[in-house]
Amino acid sequence: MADQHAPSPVDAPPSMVPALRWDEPPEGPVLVLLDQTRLPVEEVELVCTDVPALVGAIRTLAVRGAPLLGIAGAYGVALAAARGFDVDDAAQSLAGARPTAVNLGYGVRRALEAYRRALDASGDLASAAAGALAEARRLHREDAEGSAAMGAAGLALLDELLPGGNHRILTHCNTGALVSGGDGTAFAVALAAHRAGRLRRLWVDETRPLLQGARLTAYEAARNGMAYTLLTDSAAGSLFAAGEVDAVLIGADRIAADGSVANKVGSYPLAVLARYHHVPFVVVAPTTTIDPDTADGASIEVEQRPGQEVTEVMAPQTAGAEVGGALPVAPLGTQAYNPAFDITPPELVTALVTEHGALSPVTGSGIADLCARSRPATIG
Ligand SMILES: CSC[C@H]1O[C@H](OP(=O)(O)O)[C@H](O)[C@@H]1O
Repeated sequence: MADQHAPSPVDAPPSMVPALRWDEPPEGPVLVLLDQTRLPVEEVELVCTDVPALVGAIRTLAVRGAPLLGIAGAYGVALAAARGFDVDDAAQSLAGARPTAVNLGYGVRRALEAYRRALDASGDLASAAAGALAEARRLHREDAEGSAAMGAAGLALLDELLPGGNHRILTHCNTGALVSGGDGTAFAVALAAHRAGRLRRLWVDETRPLLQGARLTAYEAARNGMAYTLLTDSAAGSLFAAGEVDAVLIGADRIAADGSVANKVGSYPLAVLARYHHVPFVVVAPTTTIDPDTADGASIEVEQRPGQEVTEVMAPQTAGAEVGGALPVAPLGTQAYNPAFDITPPELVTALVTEHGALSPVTGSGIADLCARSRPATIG
């Protein structure tokens, strides 16, 4: 297939707006989020002054993506502590905001335990709040460092699996800086290939129904100057059949102890296509996404989202105009099946790239060792 890609006209420089940042204005500490529901049309920041606002942002995917959810959860505990809210209640509501991404509960637990340790040591609420904030910042930093390590390890794996070529990578959903303290997970590998001059094409699945690929991955690829082409999810099969895909790179929201991978819905069909067409299917995720307390894929709770996300499409929200409305694409009253994730069995995964390097196969002693390095996500 000839490359019909013409660089998409991008009139904006790489976004300078971070996905998430802590701020301490005179009126009190806040968590500032880049509202991902407004992208790519507008870069709008949401200022969260309390935990209900943050829980709402998590549920509407204004902030999203497993690693960033963990970071946001940790900062949410710090925000509750700094503003004198009930920290245990805050932790429970944050951890329950979305069920599948294990990182959310993990980040909340990290900050909550730091708060409790500091309170026990000092007996002082201000010191406890400072302890929670320090742990949130530590997790944020660790994720950024892990993202860089995954980018390098993932590129080395691609070079090993695909010797000599410029890589044509297909990716699904969004796994870049909008889900991470750094450049992301799977997207970080594609970005590393781009920076090394070895990314021939990034095929971007639009990722219905919320269009994380079209709205967010294309946004990130454009701002990084990458050669990318958007496609409908249903067009992926014909790309494989045409021999246009060298590897699939996806992220993860929860990896069970047997190596089963929960990721955005549409990932499992890509794994089957990749296996049929003998294309490497690579999962890129930090060990904070591995959950040793979940035995297998059948044990992972898959978030079921509102049917309206399938039966309606949010009209683009343009600056200054009325907030975009929902456009029905199905008859009123249509029932819709809308799982946010699906499960890929470990035998369909060529390799798992974490901050510790590439693991293949993703079963047996290898995943058990990674599980030993991971920590349970439940709140103690
Ligand atoms: C590597 S985390 C990104 C991960 O999260 C996405 O889900 P959502 O957009 O619903 O937060 C998707 O599963 C991505 O792979």
